[in-house]
Amino acid sequence: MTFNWAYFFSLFSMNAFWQACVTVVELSVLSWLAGLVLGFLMASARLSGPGWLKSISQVYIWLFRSVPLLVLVVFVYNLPQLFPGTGAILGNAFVAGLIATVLVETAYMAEIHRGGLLSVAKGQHEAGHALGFGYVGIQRMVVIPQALRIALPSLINEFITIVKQTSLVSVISLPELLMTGQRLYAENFLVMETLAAVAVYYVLIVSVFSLLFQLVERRVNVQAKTPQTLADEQLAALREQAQPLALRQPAIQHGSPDALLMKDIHKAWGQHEVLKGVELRVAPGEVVSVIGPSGSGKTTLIRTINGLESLDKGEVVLFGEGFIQAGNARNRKAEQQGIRRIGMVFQGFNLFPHYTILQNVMLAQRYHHQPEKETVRRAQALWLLDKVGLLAHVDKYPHQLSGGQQQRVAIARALALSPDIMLFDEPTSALDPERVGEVLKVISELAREGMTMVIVTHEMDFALAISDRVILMNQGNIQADATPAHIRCGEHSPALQRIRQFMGVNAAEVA
Ligand SMILES: Nc1ncnc2c1ncn2[C@@H]1O[C@H](COP(=O)(O)OP(=O)(O)OP(=O)(O)O)[C@@H](O)[C@H]1O
Repeated sequence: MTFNWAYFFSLFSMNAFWQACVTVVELSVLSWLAGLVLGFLMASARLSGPGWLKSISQVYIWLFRSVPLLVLVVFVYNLPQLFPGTGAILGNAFVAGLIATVLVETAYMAEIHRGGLLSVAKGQHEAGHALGFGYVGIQRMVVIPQALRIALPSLINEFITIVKQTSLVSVISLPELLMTGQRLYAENFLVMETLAAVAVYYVLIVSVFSLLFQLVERRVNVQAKTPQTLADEQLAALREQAQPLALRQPAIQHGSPDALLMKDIHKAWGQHEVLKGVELRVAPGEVVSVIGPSGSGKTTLIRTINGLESLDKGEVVLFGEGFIQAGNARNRKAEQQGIRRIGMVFQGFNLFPHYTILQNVMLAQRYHHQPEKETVRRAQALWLLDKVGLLAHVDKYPHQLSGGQQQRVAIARALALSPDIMLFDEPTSALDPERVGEVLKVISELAREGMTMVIVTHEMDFALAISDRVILMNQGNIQADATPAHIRCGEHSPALQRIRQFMGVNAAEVA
């Protein structure tokens, strides 16, 4: 038996096959797009929906991943036998095939999306929260773009699987590629030649889409983007476009309310009481450093200030206005307004990796439309980047910067909404020793400019140099609260002794 090459090649000019290709592409693209969207909703419901929705999505995924597509296709196509009213829709083999494929793909893609969503670090959500973004804003600007990038290779793979699975729909006589071939070889018995041509058509479709997806992947892959440091002339030109952002100067008048007042703050993780009734006042323009042994509750305390941790008891008051109260139903609007007055810098930077550093700085301004004009937002962001010494790196992505540079971008980002208070949670702990100085310099400059700041730090010299007050925490309580002058002076009290001991202030320095 010989392979009939002439017949094989003739199949590529046959209209019926090209028509079948269109059917395969339409069915695949529609199933993939619908599965992509519905799968995302299903994954979101499973991860963060209310309990009943989680259960529904879990059952759905379990069920439709278990049922073979072939069975589902036949089942959906024959549903009109049970429900005659559905005949008008499901009697169409394309529609029945599409519905069955979407039902299965939604379940598969939900799991792919779930993997993507879970891979977005918690710090990314927290950075969005600290910039005053609502749930939808965090999802739209921070989580979904990253989750989709992570899931993209698997989602593309799923598309290829769908293309090949469309052959199963031939079982309900949809004239896709396999069905078209079957009809031909049933008449002429040239099975090998016909199936070889069918295979070539599939390879062709998959190849075209693989190329398209490669372009998409290349476009969204930030790791592959390598914008360079600006040359001096470019930098000078860009500096011309920068416009100062009026950073808030605290109005320090007699009788003006505290910038921050924390009343009887309690927080427990299970049985472990981490904060045991902390009371803290920070006056406008004051710099307060929080020090203490590991596990004493410093980070937990600072995270309760902007609602990153909920309170079990107590209240946070900003400039005399109630901001966060324990137990009350959360007033999200008031909370978000308060959060916008607070900038936060994290130990792990938490920059958004899919945006350039300029976009990182501008993101909060864009979200809050503050200021209104995009040109002004850009000009102010440029000024902030210049202020932290990074204007030359404006188009780079976070992965192209050193840790110290990333932390300085994080400071610029936190300043973009012109906050009244800045919170720093161990801003230099994740840095190489030689990078610590550049970050501390930026913070010191802010202190000189009168910014109200609460800084959790292990840098004792730095705390003594820039703080108005140093607070020692131990086992969830404030053990000592003293000015650097008091710490250095000869006065003796158990609290001062403890703080000196912890800070390693040499007894000889103390008169
Ligand atoms: N999400 C959490 N779940 C359970 N326990 C937690 C959680 N976060 C913090 N803790 C516990 O709370 C205690 C205080 O932690 P916290 O991070 O506030 O300490 P810290 O003083 O900042 O320590 P360090 O200087 O090491 O960062 C620790 O015992 C820690 O294990």
